[in-house]
Amino acid sequence: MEEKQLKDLEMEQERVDSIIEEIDKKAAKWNESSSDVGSDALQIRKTFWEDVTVNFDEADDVAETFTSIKQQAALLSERERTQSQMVKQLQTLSHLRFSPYFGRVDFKEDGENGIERIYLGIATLMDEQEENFLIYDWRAPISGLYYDYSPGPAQYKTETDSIEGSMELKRQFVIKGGKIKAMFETGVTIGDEMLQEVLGNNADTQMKTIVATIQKEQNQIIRNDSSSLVVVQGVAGSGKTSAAMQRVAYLLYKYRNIITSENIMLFSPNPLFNSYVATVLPELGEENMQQATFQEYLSTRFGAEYELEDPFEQMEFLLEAEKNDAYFDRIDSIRFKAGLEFKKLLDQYAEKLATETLVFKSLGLNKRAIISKKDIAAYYDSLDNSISIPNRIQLVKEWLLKGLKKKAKAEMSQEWVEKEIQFLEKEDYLESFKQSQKKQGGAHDTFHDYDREQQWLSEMVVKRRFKPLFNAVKRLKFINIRAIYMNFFKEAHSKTEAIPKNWAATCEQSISNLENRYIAYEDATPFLYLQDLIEGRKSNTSIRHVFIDEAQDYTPFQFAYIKMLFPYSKMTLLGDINQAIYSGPTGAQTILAESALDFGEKEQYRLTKTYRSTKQIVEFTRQLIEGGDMIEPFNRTGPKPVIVTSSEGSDHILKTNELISELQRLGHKNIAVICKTAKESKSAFEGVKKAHDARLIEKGTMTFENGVNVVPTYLAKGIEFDAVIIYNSSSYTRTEERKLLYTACTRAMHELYILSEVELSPLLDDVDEQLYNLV
Ligand SMILES: Nc1ncnc2c1ncn2[C@@H]1O[C@H](COP(=O)(O)OP(=O)(O)OP(=O)(O)O)[C@@H](O)[C@H]1O
Repeated sequence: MEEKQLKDLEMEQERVDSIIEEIDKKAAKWNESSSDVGSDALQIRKTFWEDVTVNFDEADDVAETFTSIKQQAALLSERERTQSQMVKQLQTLSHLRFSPYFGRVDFKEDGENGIERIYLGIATLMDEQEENFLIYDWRAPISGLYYDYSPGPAQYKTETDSIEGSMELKRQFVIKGGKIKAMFETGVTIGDEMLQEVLGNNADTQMKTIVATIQKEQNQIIRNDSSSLVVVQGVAGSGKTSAAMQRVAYLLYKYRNIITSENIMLFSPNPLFNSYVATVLPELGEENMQQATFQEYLSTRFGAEYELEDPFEQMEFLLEAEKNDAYFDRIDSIRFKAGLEFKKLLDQYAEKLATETLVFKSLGLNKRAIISKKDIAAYYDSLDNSISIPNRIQLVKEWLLKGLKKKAKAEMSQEWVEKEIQFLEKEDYLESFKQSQKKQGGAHDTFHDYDREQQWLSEMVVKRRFKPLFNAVKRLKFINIRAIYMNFFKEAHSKTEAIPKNWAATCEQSISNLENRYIAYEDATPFLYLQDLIEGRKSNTSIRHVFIDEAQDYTPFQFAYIKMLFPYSKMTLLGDINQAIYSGPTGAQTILAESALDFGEKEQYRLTKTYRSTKQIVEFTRQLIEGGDMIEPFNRTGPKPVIVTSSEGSDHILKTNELISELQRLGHKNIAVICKTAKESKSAFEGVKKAHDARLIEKGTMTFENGVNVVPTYLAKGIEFDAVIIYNSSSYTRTEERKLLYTACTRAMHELYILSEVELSPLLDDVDEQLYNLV
């Protein structure tokens, strides 16, 4: 190191030391006040009932008691909130103590004499007087300089102004445990050295934050706060998920007085992915947003009443099922039901329904119809049909609730009630005795006591039996949506060009599934959409921002539906059309296809540089797909991918197991054996587990661990591994499976091996032989 560099390093370390002193002082002070607030809260909890005035004598007293309890509860929750905020701040301080910052820029504002030194970390730190910034939060407006410029003319935007000037210096640090481990002076964008350092590491079971090395084009996505729809089309490993996570952190910071993590929702591809990204935001001192898979939403809506297919089952069908007529009919059906034309047809159908009757279900008790579907239909039909369907449904609901009340009263004298009383539990009798005593004011009157008890018991029996009926009515279960959706397929539709050629087959398949209460994945969203048109669903108003990762796996219909569920929400979609593994085999549209994105104003970004894999792996994988030339690898080198050929009689499992051992010997901790389907994964796992402590990843798996994981491609989505072994390239034969093979191969960070049980996949034919080693 040159003398100047050494001096700079010394000076920077001194600054780090002084910052740590400041942090320690602050932490001591906050610890003290936090424990004061904590003991305050404890004291309030202890003496809660002593400090409130409890008096139920008169109506006025009751109201006063109520107010007094409310005040005390508010005081307690305010203290608890303050305490939990303080705990959070202390956690942030401890993060800062370990690594106070990662960057510095020296900025000279035009027209000013002095140069401002800006140090960037995961949170703001002020000096003792709370006047000067010792560390700027990476999300502060001024921090944008670090991500967007190299030394030379630079500017940043505040709420109101654009500040111009010049950047005199840009420096990056790797600080661990309060010690500077590396320091780079960077000229162009965020230095390659620092990225090299980060990307060369082993894969982790949890995603990491990238705040120190966010690239300029990623920064634009993270800081875009004006567009209501942001669409990111980025190649595999280009940092889409990373950008999404830092964007959540950015929005939470920028709008900290308006939104919280409760107001942001991320749709992720599978439950495993949820745990993969779960630590990024806490690492940045923020709470995790709401997270769900779309399937989780669907299955909550359908409940136990139906058998609901999930996308993974649909995928298995697409890959495994015999390619006969029924298969191709279903492919057509999936393709059509994915599109907005189908949604339009359902809209027309709903419009038509507005002038017709609907199909209802009788409300039954003890196998008799208490209120018959005919009566419900008659009441519905009597309503003015200029009232919207959802509003008429509400009127029917009110009418039914009233009707049920009357019926319940009438039922009390029925014979079955008397019979059921005899089978009641001891506790029920005891309760009824207590109730009748209460009414009596303690006095005894055996004859009337008996009557009253009987009365009370009948009421209880009837109430219990009617409760599910009341609940069903409140949840609008008296509408037979299944039949209504089924009728849609029974009716003749005008033969617009929108209707596919083999519509009859689609209808037949759909009706047969519905008759069996089976909801195929392609029917799930249209079914709920129609249900919501009829019932009128209240939209979610608390979510203000929805993120959809792996957006290429959503159909235009699903996206339109999600928009309907979150009408007040901004949207960020992130995906890669080359990883559209669901629409690959069906040719169905995805929301990332240019033509499908007709959703009004949007800001679109393209990420073509990829960071996950070595240059050698990227050069190989980009030849697996059409238009792969535009994918730019980051300059990190490693061994070329290896294609292992098979010879007659060679033991495939033995070969796989030897390879795993070799990769482990090379120090790779996170090795994936990626298979085409769940079925193939299971059989591979049986073999791998004989020699290794391996784990089979299935659709319900919630977390993944370091070690050897055997996983079907569609569950490895979004995740990365040190080394990937494609278990059997022979399984990928059809051009429709290109994207699947590409997705599997792009999971590798450092090493990629492709094995084949029999012949090599023909999809590898087009790859330049120079780009891999053949053994
Ligand atoms: N600016 C960056 N600095 C450091 N690492 C980065 C950066 N951008 C991306 N990475 C790393 O590259 C890898 C891939 O990122 P990420 O998973 O976000 O990509 P993706 O586009 O979502 O990939 P895919 O579509 O293949 O799932 C991760 O290890 C991530 O940490």
